[in-house]
Amino acid sequence: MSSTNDDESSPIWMATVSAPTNIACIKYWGKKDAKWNTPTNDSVSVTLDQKDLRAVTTAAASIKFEKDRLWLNGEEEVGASDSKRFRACVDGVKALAADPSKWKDLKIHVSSYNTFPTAAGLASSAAGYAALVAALAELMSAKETYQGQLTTIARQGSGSACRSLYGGFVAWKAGSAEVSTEGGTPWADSMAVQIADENHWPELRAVIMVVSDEKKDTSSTAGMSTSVATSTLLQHRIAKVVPERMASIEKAFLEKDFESFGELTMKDSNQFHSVCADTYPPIFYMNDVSRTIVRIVHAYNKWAGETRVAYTYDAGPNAVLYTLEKYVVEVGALMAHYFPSPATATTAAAADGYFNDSTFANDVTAFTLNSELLAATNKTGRVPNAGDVKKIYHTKSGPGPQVLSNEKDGNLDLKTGLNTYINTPK
Ligand SMILES: Nc1ncnc2c1ncn2[C@@H]1O[C@H](COP(=O)(O)OP(=O)(O)OP(=O)(O)O)[C@@H](O)[C@H]1O
Ligand SMILES: C[C@@](O)(CCOP(=O)(O)OP(=O)(O)O)CC(=O)O
Repeated sequence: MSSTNDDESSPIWMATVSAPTNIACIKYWGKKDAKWNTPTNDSVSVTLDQKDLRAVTTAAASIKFEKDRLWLNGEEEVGASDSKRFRACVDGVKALAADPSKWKDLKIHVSSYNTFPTAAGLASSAAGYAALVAALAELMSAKETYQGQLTTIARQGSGSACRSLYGGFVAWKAGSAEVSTEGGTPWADSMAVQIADENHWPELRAVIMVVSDEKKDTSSTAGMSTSVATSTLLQHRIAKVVPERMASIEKAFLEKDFESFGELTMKDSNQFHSVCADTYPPIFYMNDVSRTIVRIVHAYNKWAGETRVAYTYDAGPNAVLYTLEKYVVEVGALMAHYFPSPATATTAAAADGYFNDSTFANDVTAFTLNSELLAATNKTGRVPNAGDVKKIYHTKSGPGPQVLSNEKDGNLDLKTGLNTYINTPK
């Protein structure tokens, strides 16, 4: 790699990478070892396409930098470079650098932005820490001493980030404290493993209903800690429920069995939110709009006589609906009927930005919903109301991190290594 600033006495080395979000079907909720950020149970997720939802991170190193610095969405996060999460990622990747002595004393500048709301339950920390680790690994030509080692570093940034280092369907195996690296780091096998790549099930689709893009009030880290301390349901989930579900959902995904995949995904989301309610004091992430979407999904599947769509909710009110290509326009039209665009207050509008994807918006707008389906879903009591949902993303599964160009896509000045990204909210 050549330096970006033609200054032989103090070169700047730089790399830019994008990374995807992922949405779990079997949820990670609970830490076994907070120091190493390892989970109480295995989890598995779908990595989403990076077209609309991605973190873009530029990492640079130079002798001319006085300290480590981090900019997020254009603003400097003062002190963030001292945080345990950031340090674990930087120091972890430095230890795997092809030439560790070259990087040891160099300070790091990082600038990252997300193309979607940050800290709103849309897995920004997953994309963000995966992009950080992938950018640092690219910068320093880091080499894993065993497959999955970089994911053990990313999980120390944010647990779910380890799954964003691979595309497709990805499990995070809880691992064991007894398994160490040669350097003596425990939990060496608490890592992400790709179950199937993004081309395995090309018909799978995700529809994301953004109910709120506000920052949530109970962080995942804080919520998990209270759940581990107080929820007896969580202990049952860890011991009995998750092991069976992991085996069943991996089989369902590999066999492209949507009926089983969808049912397991919905049941696991429901159990995760039941654990939150069983936490003392209880934690509520879903709201009335989230619950209405659940009712409509079940009424639709019942009318269809099969599972055509499955919901899942992370630590926030936003719904992620998994479905298949052959039903996705019907699902979009049904959702746009009950949750019309705030701008039009009528039905799905192609042009007002309610949908991320204009082709999908046009297809949804042109679709005529079956009158019996409407009669069946009307029984939920839902009356169409504009504004309850802020935005609808139509997407699918996609690959892991991608290396980009510093010149075209980067967020740091090639000559100074200072942030160039200015936040322009969508
Ligand atoms: N692109 C990024 N680069 C580095 N850090 C990021 C990035 N995006 C988010 N983060 C970190 O992750 C934090 C948000 O994580 P949090 O878990 O609260 O929300 P979320 O990931 O959007 O939601 P959830 O994990 O529940 O889906 C931010 O405050 C920031 O510290
Ligand atoms: C509900 C979840 O989205 C929780 C994600 O938690 P985080 O990975 O954000 O937590 P930390 O490790 O504390 O950073 C479920 C999941 O993604 O599996």
